Amino acid sequence: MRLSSWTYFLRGLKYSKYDFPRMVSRSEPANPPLSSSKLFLRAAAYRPFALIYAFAILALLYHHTRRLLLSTSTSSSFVILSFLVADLFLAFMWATTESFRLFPLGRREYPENLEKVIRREDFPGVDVFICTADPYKEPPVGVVNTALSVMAYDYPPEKLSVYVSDDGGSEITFFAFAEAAKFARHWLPFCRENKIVERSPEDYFASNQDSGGDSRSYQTIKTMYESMRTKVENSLQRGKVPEDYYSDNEEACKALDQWTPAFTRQDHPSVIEVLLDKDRDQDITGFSMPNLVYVSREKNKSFHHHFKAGALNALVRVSAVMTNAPVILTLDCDMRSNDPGTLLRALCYVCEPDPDVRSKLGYIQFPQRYDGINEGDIYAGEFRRLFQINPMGMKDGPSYVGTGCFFLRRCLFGPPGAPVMPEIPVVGPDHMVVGSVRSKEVLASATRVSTCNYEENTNWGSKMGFRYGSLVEDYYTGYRLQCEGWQTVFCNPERAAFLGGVPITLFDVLNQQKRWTVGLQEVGYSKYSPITFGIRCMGLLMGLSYCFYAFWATWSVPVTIYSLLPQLALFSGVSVFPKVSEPWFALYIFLFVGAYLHDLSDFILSGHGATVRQWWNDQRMWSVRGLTCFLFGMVEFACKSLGISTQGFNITSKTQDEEQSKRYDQGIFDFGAVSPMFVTLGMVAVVNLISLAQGLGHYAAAALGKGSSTGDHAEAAEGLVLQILLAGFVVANCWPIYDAMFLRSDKGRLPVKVTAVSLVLASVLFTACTISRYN
Ligand SMILES: O=c1ccn([C@@H]2O[C@H](COP(=O)(O)OP(=O)(O)O[C@H]3O[C@H](CO)[C@@H](O)[C@H](O)[C@H]3O)[C@@H](O)[C@H]2O)c(=O)[nH]1
Ligand SMILES: [Mn+2]
Repeated sequence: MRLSSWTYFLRGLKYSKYDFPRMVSRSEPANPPLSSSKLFLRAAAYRPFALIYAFAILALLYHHTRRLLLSTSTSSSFVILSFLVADLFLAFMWATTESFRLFPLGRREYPENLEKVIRREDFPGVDVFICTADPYKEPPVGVVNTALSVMAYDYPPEKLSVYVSDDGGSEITFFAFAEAAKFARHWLPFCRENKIVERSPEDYFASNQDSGGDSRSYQTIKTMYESMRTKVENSLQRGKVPEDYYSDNEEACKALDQWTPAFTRQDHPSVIEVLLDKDRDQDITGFSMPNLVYVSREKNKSFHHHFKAGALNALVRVSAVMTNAPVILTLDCDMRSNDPGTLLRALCYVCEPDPDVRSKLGYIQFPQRYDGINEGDIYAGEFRRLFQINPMGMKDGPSYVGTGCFFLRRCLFGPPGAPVMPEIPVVGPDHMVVGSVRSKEVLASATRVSTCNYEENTNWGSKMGFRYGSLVEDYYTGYRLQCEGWQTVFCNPERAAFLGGVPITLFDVLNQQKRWTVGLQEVGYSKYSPITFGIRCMGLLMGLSYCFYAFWATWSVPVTIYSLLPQLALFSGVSVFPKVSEPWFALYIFLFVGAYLHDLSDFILSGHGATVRQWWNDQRMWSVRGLTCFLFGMVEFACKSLGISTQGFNITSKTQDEEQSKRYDQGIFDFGAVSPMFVTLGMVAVVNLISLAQGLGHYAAAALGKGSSTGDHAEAAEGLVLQILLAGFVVANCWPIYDAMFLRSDKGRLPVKVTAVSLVLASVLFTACTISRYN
């Protein structure tokens, strides 16, 4: 089948239902299934529990309101009102979380049936986009590994094209790819012949110290890889590619001439270089190879480049001009393939036999999964709720998470029934590519569509392509596509399809998530907010699912209130929660334990080796985020909205400092740098510890009948139990923080400056409490 007929086929526009069997050609009595899905059994338990829990929340809100109306003093009104506010936020977040729990869907694919339904030669073309933006934070060798791992997919190579977007405009990244193109000629046949599963060389050599079979070819290829890596790393160290490294490669020589002295990262013309051409290049065994294209879009300081979304849109256009495959895979530079069969798995959905379903399919999202995570996953880097638990619960399919996602190109051009035509037809999904990727006209056209003023007065970023306006372009794009009516699929095979790396210091972790919260709020408080526009377009459940993320940062409001207010009251011996003998006490216990056990069950049921210890660390990180990146993310968003600051896309570092790696592997918290975010964290830790000690003192005194002026001592003690439990829970969670503040002396400890400021702030709070008590 020709490429153009594929676009029609996938769009389901020109072909009617009856054309499909003709196209699938093999006339078996009934086509075997390509995929199946079923509702998880857990829904049967989750739904009634949701109902009960909803009533419990209403009861609590009633309790607060009644107390507020009966309250006689300003201070008690203030306390009750704070709890009411906190619990309203929690209730809202609970409702959004429930939207993921009512329809949890499990899916299976049958790639083994694929060739019974569609001939291999009829497989669609696939364009892979890999983004990188900074050779020092994202080492080019890592990017090359990602590219090689997908070039070696089990897929007809002539149908595969890999495009690398280099927003760093780095000659070293370019050089790394020029070298990778040479290495690929050996690597691809090596993988094929030895049926290798880890097709990123770095992963392969790390896990296979010796090959099972032909060890001579193993040694040769390893030496070859290492020589490439050394060259690239040396270049990085020198900040330039030494001439003798490429003097024997005429093409690379010519291409590198484009990096003139005037060429800077923020200011340079487009560079588009075809490093492998499927029509021309063959591997050492004479097999054809996928296309490999290096793209660094034009940059100019007077234009906004829209970060990754801008880079992806440039690739959408460049690839349209060069190959225009109907399927696009987007990958971050560190997300390499971990399973050569992934593309076939995705095809099980792309080739869905039902044309009605097929014509609405927007993308197939694989979860972000990681390797190199330490045993207990101390920073909750796996993000199970975000990447594994929630996506399978979204009724119309998962949101887009930026990487590991197969798009149907058509979905980037307007709603299913109403395509939006691009300003020039050659960048549209229907364009028929004629000529080779290296032809002069094609290259000229590709250069033109990657200039920085190209998008002026067009629909790119608003109605077409990846959407602009949020630092989390992935969330926002998926959201807008689903609002347009595109359905999506979550594909979560047992063996991870892709593996990435996680940040290994708390500073990096929190900064990354602060960027996310700023980006999410940009959507949450825009005219496309999920709470209004989203619910209108997608219905209540899907709208709430998107609200969960958009208002993620507001979690910091209840967390801050509950980690300070009851504790400060406890310090002064004032009871703010119900006594043990009151029925409301049981309600509090039910709400708390119910929420945490439900979270635990979600976590463990998400499989892939989830442990209770990981869950414990995960729930700790939720509180940590509430007090740090969510809180500061809200402030930063407010500043950004008021025009006080401009927060950009701060790229997460993918390099590893040896000492930090060691600490991470040992599971020791590494704060990594001085940051105001750690001050709130340190302060809360100290306040809880001292309040707990003081509170236990009050409790003992009241229980023993000393020091209480109320007559009924036992009752006074009872009134403090919930506060003591809460402070105890926070203290248990803060253990690594005390360790980092007071006991450790290594470089990863909490900086002394931060500890000092936290202590000062905590004592200010305690002093204020004491003064207000004696007034
Ligand atoms: O101007 C830019 C900035 C970033 N990137 C690329 O975007 C990707 C993601 O950047 P990273 O620093 O790794 O951000 P993370 O927070 O780790 O990424 C998550 O969050 C991003 C949105 O904030 C999504 O784009 C990602 O897919 C998602 O994994 C990387 O490949 C970068 O090279 C660009 O191409 N151009
Ligand atoms: Mn990343």
